[in-house]
Amino acid sequence: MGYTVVWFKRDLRVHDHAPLAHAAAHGPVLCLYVVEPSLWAQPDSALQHYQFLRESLRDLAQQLRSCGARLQLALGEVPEVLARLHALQPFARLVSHEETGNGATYARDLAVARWCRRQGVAWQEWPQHGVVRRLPSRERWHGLWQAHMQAPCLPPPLPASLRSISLPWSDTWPAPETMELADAHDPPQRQRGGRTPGQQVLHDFLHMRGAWYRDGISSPLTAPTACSRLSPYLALGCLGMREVVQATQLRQVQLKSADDPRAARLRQGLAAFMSRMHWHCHFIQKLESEPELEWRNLHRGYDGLREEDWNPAHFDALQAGRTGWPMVDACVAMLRETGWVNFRMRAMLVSVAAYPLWLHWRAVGLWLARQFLDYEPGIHWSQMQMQAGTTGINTTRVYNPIKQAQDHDPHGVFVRRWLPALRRVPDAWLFEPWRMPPEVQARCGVRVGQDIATPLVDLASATKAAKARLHALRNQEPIRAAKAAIVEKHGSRLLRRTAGRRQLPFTSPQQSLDF
Ligand SMILES: Cc1cc2nc3c(=O)[nH]c(=O)nc-3n(C[C@H](O)[C@H](O)[C@H](O)COP(=O)(O)OP(=O)(O)OC[C@H]3O[C@@H](n4cnc5c(N)ncnc54)[C@H](O)[C@@H]3O)c2cc1C
Repeated sequence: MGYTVVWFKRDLRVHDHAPLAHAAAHGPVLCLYVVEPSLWAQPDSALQHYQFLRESLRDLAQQLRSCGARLQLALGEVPEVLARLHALQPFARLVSHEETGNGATYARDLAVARWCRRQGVAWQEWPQHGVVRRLPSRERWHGLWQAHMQAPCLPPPLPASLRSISLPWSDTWPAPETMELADAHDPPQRQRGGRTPGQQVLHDFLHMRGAWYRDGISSPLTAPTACSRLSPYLALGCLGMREVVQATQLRQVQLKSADDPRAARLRQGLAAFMSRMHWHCHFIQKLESEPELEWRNLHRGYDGLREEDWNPAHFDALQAGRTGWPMVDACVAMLRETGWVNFRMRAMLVSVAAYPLWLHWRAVGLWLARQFLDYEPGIHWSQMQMQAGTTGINTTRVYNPIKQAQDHDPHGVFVRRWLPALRRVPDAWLFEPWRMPPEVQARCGVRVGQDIATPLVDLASATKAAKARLHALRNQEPIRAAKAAIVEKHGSRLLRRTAGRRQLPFTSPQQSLDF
């Protein structure tokens, strides 16, 4: 019997799902998700991703059931699963979304393509969001993004409309212990997976929380509610990018007619949020166009800058949340508990790692990938390199953790929430508690070096030395000359065209960002 295999990857929904819609229009479908042991053994995988996936698959199974299909789960490497299925129950068509993932998913997709060619199976892929495969030039990128986002969303299949085929064998969900996960910790307060919670998060952001977005996204105190919190749902495709963009635009239109101050604030918040929708795809496009940026410097002139100086004690202290800088250690504690921190704090963590602690971005990035529930390789690795100063095209951004605490947590509410020892430290010593004289330590019952860590380096001098090393390279003529090609390949034309105007269209006044 002719049927199509719909391969679900990071697109766990039936709404605006082009491969599913296409397959359904051509006859029976086998809706397949493959749990791939080799991917879960990668150093960027963590238990929280595995559990979030499981929750999202349960939700997807429910959505498919209402359309008349059953989600089929297989365990194994995809080419082998497809070969086994094809041998037992031949099929001629495989459909899926394009995936811009890590090196392992890229290699797997190449293997699947080879297998399909050998077997005469037609594999058709659709773009998942505004990322363009085989993009010839960045010049046309923005127009293509707009065209994708403005095209109508595809409706889900009608109830009971799918003619569903089953796998000729049955696999059960493998226990996480069998998956060789690099991080076996599941943050107790992380977001739960699935389209249903994702829709709830979107709804209350568009109707209420978006009003706090512009003022609330930088401080780790306000960000958990002011930010949209859509990232894990976008990363796993529980919500489609296009549907989020269009729902936001619809809400912006509705708010235009309301003239109370809250509606105005919400409108401003949603405008700033829309800029992030562009950033999402803009950053993933970089990895799509240059997969090597996952593991090597975007600007090769920075090769060798930090590689030889790896300091395990610095890395251990960072991972353990024992750098001594309260804002940094509190963020690490929050990540362990929730799987999320806001953009500003992520940038600060990488800046501290890359400058005063002088750690190479790759190992730090793998650790953070496991800490972030929303790990999205394209955004993650582009941001890691940008914050570490190895893209060659971005301004050096160095976040001072003491200043970040003074600006965004002046009363120590955040650091005291996540670092209980600081609750006993007097306000006067909150930003630099390691400087407490012995008699103050004795009075408040907090021992520096034991209850709280002593910084591993002097922040000011270590940062100054790090910047000097980076800038010494940056100022060399061959390194300056090589920038042009990187800008040509990865830079945003939109910003280049608008440079010089007072307000750039896709940056919020609060948090402008180098592209
Ligand atoms: C070092 C570093 C690593 C990061 N790694 C990831 C990652 O693995 N996955 C991830 O989704 N985001 C990552 N970000 C970007 C950003 O911090 C998160 O998208 C954001 O904090 C997620 O929360 P939110 O959905 O509430 O964000 P919101 O501010 O509400 O933004 C909405 C969406 O826009 C996109 N977005 C927001 N900010 C950015 C940005 N700066 N660059 C690109 N896209 C953006 C995301 O898809 C996000 O979900 C990283 C940032 C840094 C500095």
